[in-house]
Amino acid sequence: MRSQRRHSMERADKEVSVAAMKEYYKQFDPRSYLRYNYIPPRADFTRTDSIVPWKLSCLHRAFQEGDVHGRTLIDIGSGPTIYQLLSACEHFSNIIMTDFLEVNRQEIRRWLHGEPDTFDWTAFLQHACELEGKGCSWPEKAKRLRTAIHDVIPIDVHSPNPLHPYSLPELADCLVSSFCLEAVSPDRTSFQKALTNLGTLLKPNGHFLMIGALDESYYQVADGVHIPVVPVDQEFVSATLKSCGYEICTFQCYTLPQDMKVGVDDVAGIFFVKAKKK
Ligand SMILES: C[S@@+](CC[C@H](N)C(=O)[O-])C[C@H]1O[C@@H](n2cnc3c(N)ncnc32)[C@H](O)[C@@H]1O
Ligand SMILES: O=[N+]([O-])c1ccc2c(c1)CN[C@@H](CO)C2
Repeated sequence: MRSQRRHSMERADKEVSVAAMKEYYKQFDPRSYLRYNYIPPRADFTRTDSIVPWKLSCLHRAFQEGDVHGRTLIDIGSGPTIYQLLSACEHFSNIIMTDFLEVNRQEIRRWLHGEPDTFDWTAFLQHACELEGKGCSWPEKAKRLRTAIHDVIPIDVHSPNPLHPYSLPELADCLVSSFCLEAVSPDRTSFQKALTNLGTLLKPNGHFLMIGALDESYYQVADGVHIPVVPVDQEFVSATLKSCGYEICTFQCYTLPQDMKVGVDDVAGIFFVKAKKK
């Protein structure tokens, strides 16, 4: 009840439609977004209760189970971040990153090309190496990730053909998506439709690894700029995945400690779900 009331209050002043969401994203600033979410306390590798270490451990475990493998993996709504692929690159040789905004695709390409003045992912790379425990160094991990990422292309999850005009040579064996569907959909119906659209990219028996925000109604995309998020909970995400033809393999939730609420959103928790397309 509380989240619905806040949800209606927070979003009351914003028009919510697919077109409106696309307009809001014109204000997205990659550097600000990284600063809001990917530095301590949210990315503090000395703390076991920090959000990013929790996300990386979920992804590490999902791949360690050994049933997620193949050649092609597509990362949906990559944004300006690469952390979500640190485990995936050990298991997939053809990774395609995607985002709606050229500014984000450009940020990724600059990192791929080792250009100066890009976001420093060293601590994330080091943490992934520690999780894997194979004595890999972070420069080796960075090299492996750069080698596995073969493309950075546009995507619109609200399109029935999300990658148009890019044509996939083969369907993906795995989809990864972090903080995308609930952050780009005006309502729960659009979330479900977008999930259906993404299903056209994935082979039967392929896996979908999704990270998302729980009970969030807005987030900051640039200084002074907040955009609406459709609040979702575990029940809705699970039911929507099942209605779209997935079985749930794992569903884990993280509740934000008070000091992880840094004023850039009203997220209450984070979910990680590993699902398999029937
Ligand atoms: C909250 S960010 C998530 C970024 C990153 N995956 C992460 O884990 O932090 C949401 C991303 O969705 C992208 N986006 C916005 N509209 C989209 C759409 N219609 N289809 C796909 N991605 C979209 C934005 O450009 C942004 O990079
Ligand atoms: O703590 N985090 O690692 C983190 C990273 C990204 C995002 C959030 C939290 C919460 N808001 C979403 C947008 O819906 C984006």
